[in-house]
Amino acid sequence: MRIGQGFDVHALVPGRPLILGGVTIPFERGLEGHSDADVLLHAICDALLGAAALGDIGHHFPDSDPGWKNADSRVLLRDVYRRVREGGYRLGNLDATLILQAPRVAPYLAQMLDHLAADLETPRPQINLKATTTEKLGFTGRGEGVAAQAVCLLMPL
Ligand SMILES: Nc1ccn([C@@H]2O[C@H](COP(=O)(O)O)[C@@H](O)[C@H]2O)c(=O)n1
Ligand SMILES: C[C@@]1(CO)OP(=O)(O)OP(=O)(O)OC[C@H]1O
Repeated sequence: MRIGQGFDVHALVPGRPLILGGVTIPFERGLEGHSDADVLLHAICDALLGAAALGDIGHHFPDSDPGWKNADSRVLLRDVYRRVREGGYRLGNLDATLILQAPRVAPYLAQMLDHLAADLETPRPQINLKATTTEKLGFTGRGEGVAAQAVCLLMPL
């Protein structure tokens, strides 16, 4: 059994869609990044890569590569999980937290879970998603950006 953790942050800017866990959420700003900037999926990618000792997301999908411009992070997540399985592991369980003041994301968590269960070929009860504000404190509390953290366990195939 192997443990991994991931953490990511993206800035909230006008003129971009807000995509979290592969769900487009109505909001006046979205996340800045080279890809679709899905901060939740990026933290999960890093947790999986960390557990498998496969480096990090920037190593596998460099932001200098125009091929990843506006990329759907679900494509990256599926590719990461393929590498994990090729390394001899499957996902045991995953827990992740979205950290943002607004918008309210609770109504979208179930759809995000559906995406994760499909992309990670893992039963939904093995995956948990949470959201928290930071009580208006710090960069997330001021609405300057969104953070996400994730932890997972990998099991040998
Ligand atoms: N952007 C957010 C942040 C939190 N939630 C949900 O609200 C509940 C309480 O969060 P606090 O940080 O204020 O304690 C919790 O159940 C979160 O799922 C949310 O929907 N959107
Ligand atoms: C995903 C990649 C690649 O498009 O770009 P970003 O969307 O900027 O995201 P980041 O969290 O900085 O992760 C690594 C990048 O290489």
